[in-house]
Amino acid sequence: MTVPGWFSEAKFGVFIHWGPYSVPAWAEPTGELGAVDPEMWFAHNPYAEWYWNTSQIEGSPAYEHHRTVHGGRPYDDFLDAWQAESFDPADWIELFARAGARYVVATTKHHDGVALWDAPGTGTRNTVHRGPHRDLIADLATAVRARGLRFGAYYSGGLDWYAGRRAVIRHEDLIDDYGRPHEAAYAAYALRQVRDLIDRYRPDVLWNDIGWPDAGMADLPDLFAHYYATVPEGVVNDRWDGAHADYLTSEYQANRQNEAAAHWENCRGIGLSFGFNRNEGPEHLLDPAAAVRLLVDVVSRGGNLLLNVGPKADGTLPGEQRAVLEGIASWTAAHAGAVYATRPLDPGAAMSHDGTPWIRWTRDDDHAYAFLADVPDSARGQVLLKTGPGMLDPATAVRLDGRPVRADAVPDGIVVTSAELGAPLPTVVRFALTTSRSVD
Ligand SMILES: C[C@@H]1N[C@H](CN)[C@@H](O)[C@H](O)[C@@H]1O
Repeated sequence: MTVPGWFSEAKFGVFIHWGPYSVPAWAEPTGELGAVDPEMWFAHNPYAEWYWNTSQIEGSPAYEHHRTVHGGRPYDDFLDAWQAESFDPADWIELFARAGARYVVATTKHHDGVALWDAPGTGTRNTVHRGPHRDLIADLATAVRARGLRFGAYYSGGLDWYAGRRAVIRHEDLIDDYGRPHEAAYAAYALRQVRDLIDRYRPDVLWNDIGWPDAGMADLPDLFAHYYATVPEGVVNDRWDGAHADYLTSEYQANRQNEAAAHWENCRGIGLSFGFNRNEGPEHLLDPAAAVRLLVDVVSRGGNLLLNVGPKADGTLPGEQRAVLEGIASWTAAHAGAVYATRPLDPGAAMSHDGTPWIRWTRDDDHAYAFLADVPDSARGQVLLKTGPGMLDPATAVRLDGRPVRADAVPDGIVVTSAELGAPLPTVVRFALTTSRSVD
């Protein structure tokens, strides 16, 4: 597995899930994927973008909600109800860039089969001819690239409840392979759409989801060859049923084993859903400190974080999600150098720590960066950093936020002394890597 330098140095991307499901914007905030009982998952799905499926499971709260609030109307109605009247892509991308995102991945077609561009085979069932009446992918790709970021395309190859099978997925009668369409006609349909995405938008990331139809697996080598010929610095994720992967992905708590790979990316929502869920409150969302610490933890282990925003149907970003990105932006302004174009510090050079204090490390060619948070009051502003002998030079300690810091060598490491180390947002102390020992 290899990736272009831009991807491994990017560290942070923003995911966008936006579709007709953003109109009802309704799910139960059950919990994180990988931490919810699978028997509960489908009938109480926290993913609001699964509304079509969840709202058809009789007896589920979503089924009752759809019946009582939306009169059981056809899901297709939500495409026309989706107006995106306040959509300002430049505003979104400016916020993402300030938060430090280096790439943006947008849903081009999610499981409901609705295309956010004039996709071949969809007739008028796309956002160009109905609902927003806009090529939302072109709008987003243009705004992303105008701001100097990379643009990626999410495509649901494995599930399509419009062009593929419309089987409602319930846990108790989990039909073969989650009702995924595998027939040749759907494989040709999906192939044509992904090739169209490549040719029209040249996505820097090809982010497929839920695998690829069996009848289309033989098409993939040529598809990837075409992709790399069209986008030489393009990167392909790992959700193609094993056909190919430039990097591996995990999602919330699921597939965390993939985070041992040379190149990997963890994706999750700011809350428990990818699509906007009106039922999520502050208790369901990451706060800025938790989001920053998630980013730092992922980067310290050599991964990228793809953090999702779920826009409202009108095209505005939910205020509480904006606030999290603003919080990340204000921290990143002083600490970007410790995150981007860094790599994990050899565990032998310094130890991370969970709990109080919370400690993580990154490094670049010349420096090591210690991220400190949740230093208890009892520590009186002192933290012991367990480091290998002679690897970091305490005399070179600098706090990236400019506040004073003192560092002293002790037998099993370095003691850092500084005021206000206990913030939930990490404090970063930079040390010069001594040349006495290689730490790689
Ligand atoms: C990024 C997420 N991937 C899952 C499949 N694991 C989707 O089911 C979900 O709706 C979202 O797109």
